[in-house]
Amino acid sequence: MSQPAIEVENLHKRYGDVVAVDDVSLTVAPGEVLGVLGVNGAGKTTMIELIAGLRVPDRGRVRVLGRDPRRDRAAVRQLLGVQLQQAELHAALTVGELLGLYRSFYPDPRPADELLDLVELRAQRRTRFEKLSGGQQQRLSIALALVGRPQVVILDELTTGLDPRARRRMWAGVEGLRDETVLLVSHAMDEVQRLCDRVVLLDAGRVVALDTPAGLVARAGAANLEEAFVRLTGKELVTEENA
Ligand SMILES: Nc1ncnc2c1ncn2[C@@H]1O[C@H](COP(=O)(O)OP(=O)(O)OP(=O)(O)O)[C@@H](O)[C@H]1O
Repeated sequence: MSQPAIEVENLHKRYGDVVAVDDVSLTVAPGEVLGVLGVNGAGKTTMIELIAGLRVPDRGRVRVLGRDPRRDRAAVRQLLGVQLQQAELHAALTVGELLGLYRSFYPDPRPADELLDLVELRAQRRTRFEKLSGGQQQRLSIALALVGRPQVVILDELTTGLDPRARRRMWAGVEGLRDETVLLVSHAMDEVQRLCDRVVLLDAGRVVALDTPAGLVARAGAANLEEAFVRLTGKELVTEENA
């Protein structure tokens, strides 16, 4: 069997009294797109930050393509692209300057034009980050996650807040990542259904289920993924539509 792209074993993380990630174990195969679903506060962001080496676990083990994201930080940085919900980028730099800066970190970066086309920001090349709309800032953070041709891509709320056209464009972009492994945090069932090979359901930091979208629906005896989510977690998923 080939080496897993991501291995997580018995991962724990607590903030004071709150257990954010509670004994999570999972394996993601190379090329797989794994959806991460859970209500607000379920532990999704904490889990992906632990996988990316941005937080220190209390217990447990993480490997990205066989490497420890904290001990082998430099190596993992070349292999992993991360788009986080709140990207803190240099506000005064333009889109072009930020792309140039990020491209300088990698030996074989994607061409700037290719990235600008993917996220439809060609016209904003000379616009400062602080002047971009929220959706444009988010699209730029996705482009920056892909600059270094990462083998593993983490996308946190890929299309939240984007208009329908931009969402479809992002989906096509993810579908174009054929060899890459993708961890996709989402609240959008249509997105998960379309893009994900398997889905992990998190609730209160624990894995409730991990299966294909069809497998989750069958296991819950549900009509669709949204109903399966509600049945398996006992919670309503808050989406942009019903927030
Ligand atoms: N830095 C922090 N300090 C203290 N508590 C935190 C911190 N970050 C997260 N938490 C708590 O840990 C739990 C898990 O939070 P996390 O952000 O990982 O959930 P999430 O599933 O990503 O939620 P959302 O959908 O709202 O982004 C929550 O109860 C949250 O309040």
